[in-house]
Amino acid sequence: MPLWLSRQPLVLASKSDIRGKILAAAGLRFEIRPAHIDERAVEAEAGVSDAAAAARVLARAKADAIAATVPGRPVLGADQTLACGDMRLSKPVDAAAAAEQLRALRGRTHELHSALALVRDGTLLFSCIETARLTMRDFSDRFLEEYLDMAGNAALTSVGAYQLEGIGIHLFEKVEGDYFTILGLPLLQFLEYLREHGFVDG
Ligand SMILES: Nc1nc2c(ncn2[C@@H]2O[C@H](COP(=O)(O)OP(=O)(O)OP(=O)(O)O)[C@@H](O)[C@H]2O)c(=O)[nH]1
Repeated sequence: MPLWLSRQPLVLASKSDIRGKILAAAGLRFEIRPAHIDERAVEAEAGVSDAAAAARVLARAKADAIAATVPGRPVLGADQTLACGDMRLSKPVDAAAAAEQLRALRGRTHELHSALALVRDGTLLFSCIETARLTMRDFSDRFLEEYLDMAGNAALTSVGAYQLEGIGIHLFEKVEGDYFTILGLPLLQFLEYLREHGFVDG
């Protein structure tokens, strides 16, 4: 089982439950220190326009914020954005917003952009961004109401108001892209970096 071989475990700068579960399931030891940044302010300062660039900038900003507090430690930041045509969506604030978002996405294809940044002492060690394309069924209002009743608050923790690995799968007719990218952490690319740099057994 590949283990995090360095003296000190990785720091994950994320409050995302699923990101922690993904790293733990892969046998990586890590410590969680969520980054509390003003995402809109970071985007404005960086002057990013598209969703993919925003994910990359935000992942780096989260990693930088925590790396500054743990000298010498590698810190992983992550961010995921959702785009559908000209529309950019974020995590819904309540059930009504989740319903509105899903009505806007049904019958259409949207993109999830998942970015990672690994930073130590202000130096970017690794970054990647991966995109997945998901096509939602044109489900009925009745189905949507039942889905949100079953999903409950979990729908508010994801940028698309769904967990693909859960009942969210019922929303889709087609999914193109890497499973871990959809969940918010492009694991295969990260593991390749860890192997190439001796952090885990190759
Ligand atoms: N479980 C699950 N989570 C998903 C899925 N799609 C998106 N997400 C989550 O949606 C969230 C996207 O918001 P982000 O701003 O990237 O991350 P966050 O949850 O706010 O956490 P931070 O990294 O602390 O910013 C992440 O937690 C993703 O893991 C999915 O299909 N399943």
